[in-house]
Amino acid sequence: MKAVVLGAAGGIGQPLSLLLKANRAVTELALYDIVNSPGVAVDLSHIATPAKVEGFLPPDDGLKKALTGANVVVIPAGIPRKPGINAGIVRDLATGIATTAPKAFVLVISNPVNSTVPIVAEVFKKHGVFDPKRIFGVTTLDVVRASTFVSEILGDRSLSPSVSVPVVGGHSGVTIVPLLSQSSHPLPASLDATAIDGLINRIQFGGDEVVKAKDGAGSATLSMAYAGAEFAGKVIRAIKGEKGIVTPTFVNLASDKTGGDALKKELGKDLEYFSAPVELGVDGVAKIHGLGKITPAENALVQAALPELSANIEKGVAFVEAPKL
Ligand SMILES: NC(=O)C1=CN([C@@H]2O[C@H](COP(=O)(O)OP(=O)(O)OC[C@H]3O[C@@H](n4cnc5c(N)ncnc54)[C@H](O)[C@@H]3O)[C@@H](O)[C@H]2O)C=CC1
Ligand SMILES: O=C([O-])CC(=O)C(=O)O
Repeated sequence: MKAVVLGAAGGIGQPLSLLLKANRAVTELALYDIVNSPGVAVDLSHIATPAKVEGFLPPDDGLKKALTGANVVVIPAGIPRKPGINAGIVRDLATGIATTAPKAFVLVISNPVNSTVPIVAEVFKKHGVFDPKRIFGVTTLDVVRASTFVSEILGDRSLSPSVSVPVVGGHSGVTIVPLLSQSSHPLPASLDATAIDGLINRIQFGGDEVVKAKDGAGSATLSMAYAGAEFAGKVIRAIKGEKGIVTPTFVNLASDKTGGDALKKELGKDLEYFSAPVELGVDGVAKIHGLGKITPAENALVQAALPELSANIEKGVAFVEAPKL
């Protein structure tokens, strides 16, 4: 099981690489960045877990060497809150994956996820290797935040690992839609509408909370690394044959066989991508679940997300044709 991190020396990349090194199912870990990746790799290589770790830089075909034989490629490369720059970075890295490891599962962390996932897909289409079942936008941090914040409202943080709230839509502001009515742990009946709105807002704009607290020193890195490792861990378990793993992720709805068409009908819009609870399998997306039973207020949030989501997706698709984001 070879995992590759592209952008491995960054704020997310380093702790994410650490967590992947700690995952005993990983036997090879390749770290690629434009700076510092060999040092990060040697450091991690002293940890007594199975993965063989190697670091690569751009010279001497470093990207190609890192990607050769990859099963899972995680992309946290880029600059926080610089969508235009990230679009170009992700496009170039996707070109490397399409030519060297077209069958790998691609997990996109780089923002804006609502646009960078379509960018990867368009690059893969250009190279004739697009498979809608293998490209994933990582929205797990929204799910992790929802678990944490709900447990805080329930007054018991020890519940947080077992609190499960589906978060659907996309990964930015109003496109993030937590389905609190489906929380594994129901909210207290005494919670009024203002408090619920506050909770939804905190989940939607959790990224801003971190950016503000870091005061110029970037955005969420450690919580994102945790979330990225959680998601990658699930994908790895699915590749190894475990069944029944369902988790929200931003995916292409092209494939009718996986339930994409049914979800589009439910949304009432012919959207190309959406984050929904997805069952993972050996070939990637096994089934895209529908929204299930949602409240009228949640339906209003879903509908409010669609215009921005659709514009973000179109921007990503257009970027591959004419680079501008
Ligand atoms: N999906 C999500 O929930 C979240 C996504 N993000 C996004 O993740 C990305 C990374 O964030 P941070 O780690 O905080 O940034 P960072 O600036 O600390 O690290 C980014 C790394 O990418 C590397 N890099 C730049 N260009 C590259 C290229 N062409 N090839 C390979 N590596 C390259 C840099 O050298 C750096 O080491 C940003 O786009 C950020 O917005 C951040 C938090 C949550
Ligand atoms: O807000 C940001 O820039 C980073 C991010 O995606 C998040 O923390 O969810």
